[in-house]
Amino acid sequence: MTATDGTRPTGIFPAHMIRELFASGAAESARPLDADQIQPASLDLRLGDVAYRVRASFLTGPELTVEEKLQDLRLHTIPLTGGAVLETGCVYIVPLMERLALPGDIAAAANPKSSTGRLDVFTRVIADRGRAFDTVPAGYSGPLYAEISPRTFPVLVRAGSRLSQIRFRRGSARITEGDLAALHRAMPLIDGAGHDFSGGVPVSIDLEGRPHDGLVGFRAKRHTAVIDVDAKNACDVLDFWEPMTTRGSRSLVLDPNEFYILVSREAVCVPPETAAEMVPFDPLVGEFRVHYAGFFDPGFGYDGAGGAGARAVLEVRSHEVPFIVDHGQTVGRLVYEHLAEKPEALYGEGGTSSYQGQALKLSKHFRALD
Ligand SMILES: Nc1ccn([C@H]2C[C@H](O)[C@@H](COP(=O)(O)OP(=O)(O)OP(=O)(O)O)O2)c(=O)n1
Repeated sequence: MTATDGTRPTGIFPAHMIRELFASGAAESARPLDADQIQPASLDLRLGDVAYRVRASFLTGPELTVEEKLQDLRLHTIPLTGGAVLETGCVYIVPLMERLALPGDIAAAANPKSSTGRLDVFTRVIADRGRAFDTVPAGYSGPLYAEISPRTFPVLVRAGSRLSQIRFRRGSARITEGDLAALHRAMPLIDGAGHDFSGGVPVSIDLEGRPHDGLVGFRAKRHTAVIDVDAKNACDVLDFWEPMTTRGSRSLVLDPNEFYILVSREAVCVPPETAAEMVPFDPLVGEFRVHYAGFFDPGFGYDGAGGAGARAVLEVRSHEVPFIVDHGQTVGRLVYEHLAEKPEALYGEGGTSSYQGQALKLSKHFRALD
């Protein structure tokens, strides 16, 4: 939280600073915010009134706006006010309700919400004149769009559905390797000993399974019914997923292009004045990777917020070839950043979170299996 100019602290914005962005006009929305839209250190973004089916994914590059690109690429316009199904294998662009007019020292980064990643709905945020997905440069002024491509299940969405989230950051917020080790000594960030914290906190796969039934994860079924992204506890697990056990082998063969939900071997913790993001372990290991990873809220897995023992959910895919993963194989790293100010609330406080203290857990759309 060192201030760059003596007054404005660097770091990720907690909820009250995100509210200040709206109060000052640095963020605005076409509709009043939903009561729970501002999370402990991120803002959920809402789909607007239409979706455009496009031929292919794109970035605008430095010269063009998304609207200008859409003139060429738009195939069909789909109203979302009454709800619409987004089909697998298609790419859609949806203008979001929120837009930004950021000061020159505040940048933003987006990610799919955990629930979106767990459904294998590939979602990225794009901004005008953008050179990278999910990246909003400091000082950006303009609209935001979601690019959405359901990979496994068709999904029912509507205006106001929340598939993406965005974090705001002033300056550099990354906690360095040395500081991470010190933080870990004060409050363990992960189970176990002897971790190498270069590049973040390593997270590995659990293939031992649950003690009572050996369940290690789920493989997505194909050609399923539609999932309503706004309906919690509405779907039956077995209609959409095949439960998997390793029957004592502690390894698993990932079939190419299938989608798996697995869980971390370690419990993880995000201390109250930090936020984390899981990134693929090594982008050069192209055969398999955690596919969405995502943001971890302040307080996730923290005992003081009811999270002790929380595991990370791993959305895993193998590309090109079948690939064997072993129990304890590292698949991701948690990169920690400090918050700009002390947060008012932590993930899981108030009891409305879907994943605090979780073990192996599908998205909130599915009824518990046992
Ligand atoms: N690969 C991931 C990504 C995230 N999380 C955890 C850490 C997050 O703090 C928590 C909630 O993430 P989101 O806010 O993205 O999830 P949702 O908004 O979908 O859920 P909620 O309804 O709880 O806000 O899920 C996880 O276990 N595994």
